[in-house]
Amino acid sequence: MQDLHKSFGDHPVLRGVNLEVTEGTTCVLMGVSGSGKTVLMKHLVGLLQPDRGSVRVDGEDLSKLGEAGMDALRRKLGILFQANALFDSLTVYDNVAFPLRERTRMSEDEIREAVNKALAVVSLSHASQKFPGELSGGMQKRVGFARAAILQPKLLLYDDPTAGLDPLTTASVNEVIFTGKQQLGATSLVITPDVASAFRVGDVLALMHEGRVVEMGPPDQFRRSEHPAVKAFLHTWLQRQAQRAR
Ligand SMILES: Nc1ncnc2c1ncn2[C@@H]1O[C@H](COP(=O)(O)OP(=O)(O)OP(=O)(O)O)[C@@H](O)[C@H]1O
Repeated sequence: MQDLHKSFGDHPVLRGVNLEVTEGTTCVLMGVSGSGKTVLMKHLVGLLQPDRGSVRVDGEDLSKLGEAGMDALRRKLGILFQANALFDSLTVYDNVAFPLRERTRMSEDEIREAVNKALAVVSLSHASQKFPGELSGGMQKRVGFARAAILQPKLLLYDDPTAGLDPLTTASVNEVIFTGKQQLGATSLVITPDVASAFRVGDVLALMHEGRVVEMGPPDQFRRSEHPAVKAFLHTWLQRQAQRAR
């Protein structure tokens, strides 16, 4: 995205965001609560239109796509929002099969093979006949991932995937993001306030501050950043960690 601007009323949220995610890499976008991370994500899926600037996904300028083009583009995206949005009345198997039944003409045999493979990737083969309500939060996230990844998207988007999860479950979600990259070769954009997760999964880390991406680079470069906002963000996080450890 280039020079992206978005205001709500007289409240500017995005004030010239430049962000590029290289194919096959995982970019983690951090920022304090309210810094506009979700607003940015919504531009990528066409839920919001920019006041100024452009958004390109897989080489296509979103503002030039009509409804049909946008629909085709959404098929290239795998999206995991904060809430898993699983269908409670469907089994794990049927949840993961859903996009294949809706969007492809695959036979049930082909679907079975694909779903079983996806569930194996997230170590949930044993839970295929369970309902979401019977699963832990981390397992639900993994089902959400399997469903988002089943159409082999070009770009996987994660909005705060570890929000509200305990450390163990967070670790398992991080593993899933890792798996997504390694097994699918997918390009991923992860939005999170969680610095530990960012360093675990990110090839490139970026920070949103006052409506712009103020730093962007590999983890080592990011850690050594001299930008005051990055220093403050990392410092606050370290302090919180120290308080928790006490
Ligand atoms: N549809 C909307 N109308 C008006 N204001 C909005 C709208 N959507 C978001 N905002 C405002 O934009 C700002 C950024 O919100 P956003 O949800 O992107 O933050 P965030 O960085 O994702 O925060 P968090 O980490 O808490 O999810 C907030 O001040 C929010 O109130």
